[in-house]
Amino acid sequence: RHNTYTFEALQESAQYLLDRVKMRPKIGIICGSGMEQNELCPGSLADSLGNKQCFPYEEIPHFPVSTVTGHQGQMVFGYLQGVPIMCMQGRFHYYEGYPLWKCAMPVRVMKLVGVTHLIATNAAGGLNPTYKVGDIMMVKDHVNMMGFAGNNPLQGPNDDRFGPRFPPMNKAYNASLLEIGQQVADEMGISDIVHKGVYTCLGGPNFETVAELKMLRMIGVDAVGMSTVHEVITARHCDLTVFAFSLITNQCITDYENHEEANHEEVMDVGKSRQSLLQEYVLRIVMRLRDILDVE
Ligand SMILES: Nc1nc2ncn(CCNC(CO)CO)c2c(=O)[nH]1
Repeated sequence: RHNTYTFEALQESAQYLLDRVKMRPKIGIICGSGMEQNELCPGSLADSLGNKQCFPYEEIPHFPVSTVTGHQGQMVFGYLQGVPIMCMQGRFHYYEGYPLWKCAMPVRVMKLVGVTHLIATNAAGGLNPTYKVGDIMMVKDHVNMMGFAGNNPLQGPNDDRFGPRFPPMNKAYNASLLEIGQQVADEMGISDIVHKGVYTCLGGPNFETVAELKMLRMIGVDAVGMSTVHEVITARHCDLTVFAFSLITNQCITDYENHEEANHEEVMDVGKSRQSLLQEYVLRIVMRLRDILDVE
């Protein structure tokens, strides 16, 4: 079944929030594993927001509910260094059984709330051999692997009020924001662990086989995850400016001799260990954006 969330339905979701939130966010943030509240990560980016207002997803009309351990499901409104933000604490994944358009619907709600810029974060496996666990990869482009088979959040009737029937994706990741991401890495003295690369999203829930990872490497993928691509496609469709980065939480196993296995626990542990660095990184990027957005 394709998207059944009409523009009007999503307006109801947005209106529910607009009626209850005093401020109007300009930046939307999607917190991936390790960036949001959970039993392993006591603090979280969303927690550091000033005078917060939290809305559990089940309270918001038409919102799905997150079912992954460690992905708390709530929308948090607040201020980061004076910049009005709305932050998805926990996201929806295809492997939970939600179609891609449902996973990505919060992006459309952000658009209807008035957001103009999206920062999407995720945890990913490092395919590029120069990446180490704990590194950050700014996404410069993606391979929409699931889209190759036509599994796309935009399939089905197009509503022009969101965007065009055939949206371009060649400039999905904003060049100026990538430049800001690099400058922030330099000023934080972490440019040795910050990279720019190509991300791809697989459906999951299983991690990849060696053969699959070898193939992905051959086509130029640097990091692999189970999110973000469909959210970015949806964001670009409705003309949000996008910046995305991955926290590399394990090195993908691309030879048959290596018997290590990827696991969710290590993903969460690495996320926890990099929590404060990632928060600092996002905070500084948001501060740079504040000047561009001339936020009052
Ligand atoms: N090799 C590999 N390493 C990874 N580390 C995080 N993720 C993103 C998927 N995260 C899932 C499971 O941790 C939870 O959403 C992946 C992945 O998809 N593949």
